[in-house]
Formats: sequence, C-alpha cells, structure tokens
Amino acid sequence: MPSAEESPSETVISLHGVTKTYTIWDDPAARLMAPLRRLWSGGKPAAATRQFTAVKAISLAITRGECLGIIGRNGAGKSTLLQMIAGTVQPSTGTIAVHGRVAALLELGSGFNPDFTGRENIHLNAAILGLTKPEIAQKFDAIVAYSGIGEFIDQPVRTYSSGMTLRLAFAVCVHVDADILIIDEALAVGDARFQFKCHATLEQMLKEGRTIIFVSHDTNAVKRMCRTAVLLERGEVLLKGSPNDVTNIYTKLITSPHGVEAIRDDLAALRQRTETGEGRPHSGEAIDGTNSSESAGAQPPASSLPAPASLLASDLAASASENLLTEERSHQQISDKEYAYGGEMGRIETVTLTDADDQPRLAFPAGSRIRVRLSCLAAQTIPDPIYALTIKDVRGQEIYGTNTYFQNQSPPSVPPGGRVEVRFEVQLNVQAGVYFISLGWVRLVNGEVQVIHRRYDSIRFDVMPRDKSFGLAHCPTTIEVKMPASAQRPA
Ligand SMILES: Nc1ncnc2c1ncn2[C@@H]1O[C@H](COP(=O)(O)OP(=O)(O)OP(=O)(O)O)[C@@H](O)[C@H]1O
Repeated sequence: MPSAEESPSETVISLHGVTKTYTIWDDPAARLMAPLRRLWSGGKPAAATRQFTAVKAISLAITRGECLGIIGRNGAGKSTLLQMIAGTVQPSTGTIAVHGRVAALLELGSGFNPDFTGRENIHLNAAILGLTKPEIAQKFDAIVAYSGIGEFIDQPVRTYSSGMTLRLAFAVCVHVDADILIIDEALAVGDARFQFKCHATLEQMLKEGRTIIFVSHDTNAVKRMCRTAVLLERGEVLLKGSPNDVTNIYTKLITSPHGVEAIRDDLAALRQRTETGEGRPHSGEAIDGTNSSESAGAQPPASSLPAPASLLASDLAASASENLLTEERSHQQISDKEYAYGGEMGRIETVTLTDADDQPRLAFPAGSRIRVRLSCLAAQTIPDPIYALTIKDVRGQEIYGTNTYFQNQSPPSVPPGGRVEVRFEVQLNVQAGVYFISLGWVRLVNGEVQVIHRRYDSIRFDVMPRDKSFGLAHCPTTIEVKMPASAQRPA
C-alpha cells in the first residue's frame, strides 16, 4: 500500500447527496401485518407510518490516509452514516463510492454469531471481510495473540464480556489488511491498556496510508486521533474542520439550551474564516468549564501523530528558546484564537497570566509556577458559581484541568453587578512547547452545566526546556547509580 505521503489527495470515499429515510411504524403490530395488508389493498402503502430522515443530503470526500472524526449528539445520524459507508445500510437517495477493502467495527459484536466460539467467529468474520481460507489460516495466530483472548478462544462468544468481544472484533479488523477502517464508539469499552494498544495500531495504520473513520463522543480521542472532524446534527453536516474547532463548537452545542441556534453565528464565522483562508480559531470541553488552541486547528500531518521518542523535547525547543523572550514581547496576552461564548448572565472580563512574582509573561521555564487571574462581573445573580481552568497543548489535547467544584470549594453566590477576582496558581510540570489556557465560569443546575461565560484558548504561552528529557510531563528526576561492593570485586 502506498504511504499517505505518496498519494495525499486520493479520494477513497465519496458521498454525494446521501440521504437515509426510515419508515417509522406507529403500531409495531401493523408492521408485521404490512405485507398482507399490501396484498389486500393492491400494493398501496400501509397506513400508520411516517417517514424519518436520519441522514440528509450529505456530501463528503475522504482522502487516503485521512483520519476523520465524526461527532454529534445522540441521534444525530452518526451510526447511520457509518453503516451506509460500510455498506450494511443502503442510502435512500444519493451515491456512495468506496475504493478499497473496508473493515468496520460498528455495533459491538454485531459481526459475531454469539453461539459460535471465538475461533469460529474469526473464520466467519475474516471471510466476510474478504480473506481467503489460506489468508485466514496465516493470520489466525496473530489475531488471537493480539486479542489476548487466550484459552477463551474456544468458548462461545456469548460467554465473553463486552471488553473481550471488542478485543476479538478489533483484532480481526486490524488484521484483514483493510484499506479503510470504520470504528463506531467501540473503543470505549476496552480497558485502558487495550485502548492504548488500539490507538497505537490505528496510528500505525494511518502511517501506512490507510483511512480511518471514527465516531466518538470522546472529544479528546477525536483530537488525538484525527486531523479532520465533522459535526453532525439532525442528519446534516454542520461543520467539517479541525478537530479542535469542531469539538469546541460541539461543546457549546451540548451545553446550550438553545441547540443549533446557539452555534449559528460561530458556524458562519468559521466558514467565513475557512473561505477567506484565515484558518480557524479556537478549541475543546465539560464541567471543567474551559479549553484552548493555535492549536488543534493546526493539525499535524498523520506521520507526526505519534511523538517520536528519539527526539528529546528539550532538543526540539532548545533552538526556539532563545527567541522566546523576544517573541514574548510581541505576544498579545489574549490569543487571537480565543473562542468565547455565554456572557449574558455574567462575563469573565479580564484574564491575565503572570509568573509567581506577578510579572506578566508568556514564556516560562518548565516546572515554574504561573498565576492566572480572572476578573468576573455578574449581570444577574449567579448562585453556586464554579470557576474553571484548562491547559491544552498545541493539538487541543487537555493537559490539565481543574475547577473549584473538583476542589470542593463553594464560592459564594454573586449578586447582580458583583465582581469576583479569581486566581489560579499552577505548577507547570509540562515539557517545553506551546500551550493554551481556557477559562470557564459555570454552574450546575440539576446536574447539568450552565455556562455563564467560557473563554477557550484565551492565552497562548510557551514553556521553555529546563533540562534534557523527553515525554509529555516535566517530572524532575534524580538518578542514583550504585555498584554493590560485592560487584566491585574481580571474579
Ligand atoms: N432502523 C431504524 N429505523 C428507524 N429509525 C432509525 C433506525 N436507525 C436509526 N434510526 C433513527 O435515526 C436517527 C439517527 O440514529 P443514529 O443511530 O444514526 O444516531 P447516532 O448519531 O449514531 O446516535 P448515538 O450517538 O445515540 O449512537 C435516530 O433518531 C434514530 O432513532
């Protein structure tokens, strides 16, 4: 298979005006009687049905080597769209062209016969996915080893836990030499170790130029895996763009009582930015109340998905660190990527970032302490307020987030016209790099987050290397090497 770099823009999946309309039966019994009824009525459609359009005139092109994330609220049409691409559901109108072998991990265990053993299901599944008998025999051991099912391979799949079923299904999917992998939420049921293994495999597949479509409610997973994301709502694509932008807007959508109305202007602004080539703004989400980006908008190429361990973070940043102080002077404290919403009930009026000596700065050595100050002004009474901060990396991944709620603090209600000063003091135990600070002022109403004001990706700052090390975190470490006295004696 050619690598993603060799044929970067080859379209492997194209959808043109794809619509899926389901017939909904008001009375389930009428559905069973429908064929007879049709005979009696001379082929006229049965009564008591209505049409429901789950996917509306979607046109999309997905290129080889792309990892496309699809997010959206429950019932948005994500699974229906995936099923149509996988070929298990036919579109009502429109066309779908798929070039290459597709392996799909849709509803968990949907490709398995529960009464068959794991072994039998591997044969069945791999054959359905297009492998010949000799190919299955050749890959069988690798599939079993990858799944980690062990001796359970000869037990019926109905006796498997959901995690075991996932392991087996995923193992088959990644061993059938598929050009396109379609995954619907499934990874969420695996344990952390298996999820890690899955993500490493997916990253490897992307590097090999394979294409992945990935549905998830986990915005961080979408930002980690994908270079492009799509926001689906009521069967329509509202936005296709950087995972950071798309998850930011999704976050607003799921927390706003006004639904799509709440994001209409944001969508228009983003589309305009895209059209005028300004790139995108912003970033990502939850009760943490916040998020950031230069960020995930500027997605790295697929080949850069896994951080090469051979590169020392300190080496990467060393050449840049000299320039940072100069660059720092030219930074605006408030990033031009800021994405804010809410603000009617109260506003986070100012945000400032300083070092531990209260000096405004935008570059800090790894491991130092920073202070983030907010000045909030209430327009109306804000009972039980929660103040939140999130730090994200340049891809929009949440590096750290906290809030007064998580810290068991109960700040007082704020009266109309009341002003609140909030100070976060953070120990920056991160590696050298570019980061963004997001801030949130929210409250919980019946367990739901009510946004007072969110300012995502408000401040961009740099962290400079403190030592030679690598990885994501700055964990100052001492190393002691001892040679026991006995080992010093010559043999
Ligand atoms: N076979 C079907 N018959 C009738 N309606 C259906 C059928 N399959 C899906 N739908 C409806 O189509 C809409 C989209 O469903 P779909 O499962 O694609 O959404 P989704 O975005 O994957 O949701 P979730 O996040 O909850 O999994 C829903 O309103 C659902 O009830």
